[in-house]
This record gives sequence, C-alpha cells and structure tokens, in this order.
Amino acid sequence: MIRQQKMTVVAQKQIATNIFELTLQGELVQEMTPGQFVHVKVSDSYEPLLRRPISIANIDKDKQEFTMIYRAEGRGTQILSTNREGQLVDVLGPIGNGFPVEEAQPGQTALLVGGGIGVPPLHELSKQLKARGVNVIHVLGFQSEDVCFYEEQFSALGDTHYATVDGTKGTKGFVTTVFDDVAPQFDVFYSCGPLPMLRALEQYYPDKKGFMSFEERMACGIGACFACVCDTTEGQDKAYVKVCSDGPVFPKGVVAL
Ligand SMILES: Cc1cc2nc3c(=O)[nH]c(=O)nc-3n(C[C@H](O)[C@H](O)[C@H](O)COP(=O)(O)OP(=O)(O)OC[C@H]3O[C@@H](n4cnc5c(N)ncnc54)[C@H](O)[C@@H]3O)c2cc1C
Ligand code: FES
Repeated sequence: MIRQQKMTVVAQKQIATNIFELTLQGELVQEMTPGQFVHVKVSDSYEPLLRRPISIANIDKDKQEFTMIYRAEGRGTQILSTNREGQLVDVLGPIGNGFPVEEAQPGQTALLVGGGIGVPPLHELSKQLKARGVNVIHVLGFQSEDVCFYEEQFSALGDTHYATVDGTKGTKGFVTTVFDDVAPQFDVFYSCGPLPMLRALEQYYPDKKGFMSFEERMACGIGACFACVCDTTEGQDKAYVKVCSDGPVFPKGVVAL
C-alpha cells in the first residue's frame, strides 16, 4: 500500500561526482521490494511543487532503513542533497511493481544491466537474488569513472563489468560493448537505464526472458495524471501503460521502444 510519511535522515553522503547516497528511516520500509521507487517532496514550500521519483537502492527491514542513490542535477535533487542527519523528508511510497525476483531460480544465472542513475535499484535486486541462490553478473554503464559508485558492493555480490563512454573505467563504449567482449551466459536479465540502452538490450537478446525498469518523467506518481504514459507493442491488452502505476518494471517486449 502506498503511504505518505515523514522519514528521518539517518545519513547523507556524496559518493561520486554529483552522486549522493541518502539513508532514511521509517515504517514505509517494511513494505518495500526491489525495483519499486519513492516519490520525494524535496521542500516544505510549494516550490518545487512536483515530487521527484527515486529508486530504492538498499532495504534494511530490521533497522527500518532504506537507501537511495541519486544524481543532484536539477533544482529538486540539489535541494534534496542539502538534507542532514535528523531532518525529516516527506516520502510517498513504496510505488509501483518491482523486479520479479522469483523469475530467476536458485542455481540459475541472472544478468543485471544498468546505466547511470538506472544502476541504484539493481543493488537491492542483486542482494535478494544472491540470497535466493541465484548467480549474478552485473554489467554497468556510466559516462566516466568519476560518476561510478558502489563498486565494492556490486563486486561482493557477483562478477561486475563496467563500460564507460570515455573509457576511464572498464571497456570504452556502452554496455553492449561488454556483451561483445565478455559474452555472458545467463538465464534471465533485469535492467534499468536510459531508453537507448533498454532498446539495445532487447535487440541484443531477443530470445532471452528479461525485465526492464523505465525512468519516465513523472508528475503525480500514482496513476492519476498520464504524465508517464508509454505506448505498448502490438498485441498487448492495453494500447498504453502508465510507468508509475503499471511499472516501472515491465517484462521485455511490453513497452514499445
Ligand atoms: C521510477 C524512477 C526511478 C528513478 N530513480 C532514480 C534514482 O534512483 N536515482 C536518480 O538519480 N534518479 C532517478 N530517477 C530520475 C529522477 O527522478 C530525476 O533525475 C529527477 O526527478 C530530476 O529532478 P531534478 O530536480 O534533478 O531536475 P529538474 O530538472 O528540476 O526536474 C524537473 C522535473 O522533471 C522531472 N524529471 C527530470 N528529469 C527526469 C528523469 N530523468 N526522470 C524522471 N523525471 C525527471 C522531475 O521529476 C521534475 O518533475 C528516477 C526516475 C523514475 C521515473
Ligand atoms: S506520473 Fe501521473 S500517471 Fe504516472
């Protein structure tokens, strides 16, 4: 159930250039699953009015804490980055349908593919897959080394390969360059990132079972405003889906890319 709660800042730190890790505490955490997101009101005033959707990167139900990792880019996320320990943040969530962890069976291998600010939700997903006995391979794409994060955390969970556009970390190029070089063997893929990356992934592995999380621009975040609508492919039950309430995760082939 989606709820609104003022959650307490446990920690906020910068972990890469313009990239922040924010840990919040509150009861909402009990209902979170990997791939879901929260809709954050970044200020008490009416400016900026719209909440910002941010993925859930780490869940700790024992401590009632979750972590998000975000790029402080525009006005809203820059305000969010000024929050300090003990302050309260207005959070709506958890929202959407997350990654179906049960689609990878124990003993199978899952390929997790992320690009830029699409990488954070893959961390909690990877943790839960590993806990289930699934082997995990990560292929992570960034612009450059200075915006990479969670290298140690991903390496501790499984093989991790990097692609950077400028070649400062891992393979020079895109995640597909890593597919060419490494040719990972896997049973199911999970991914989150920019549309060109999702499109390339779908074309690269047409016969594989896969799930994709979309980061469409949003307004209400709860299925009421149509800001996040995407067309579906031919033959689907609906002509369009709302990424916030029907997604953000969809099986490969549902959303027209
Ligand atoms: C389901 C989902 C999960 C996301 N998870 C993360 C995450 O874990 N980490 C992270 O850094 N970013 C994530 N994003 C993208 C993040 O929401 C935007 O970067 C952020 O809203 C931009 O706000 P701003 O204040 O920096 O920019 P502004 O330019 O001030 O934003 C203006 C408006 O545009 C919207 N907007 C701008 N860029 C985007 C975008 N790329 N996607 C959606 N809305 C946008 C904002 O919500 C806001 O309404 C996610 C987006 C979605 C939809
Ligand atoms: S953001 Fe309003 S319907 Fe999805």
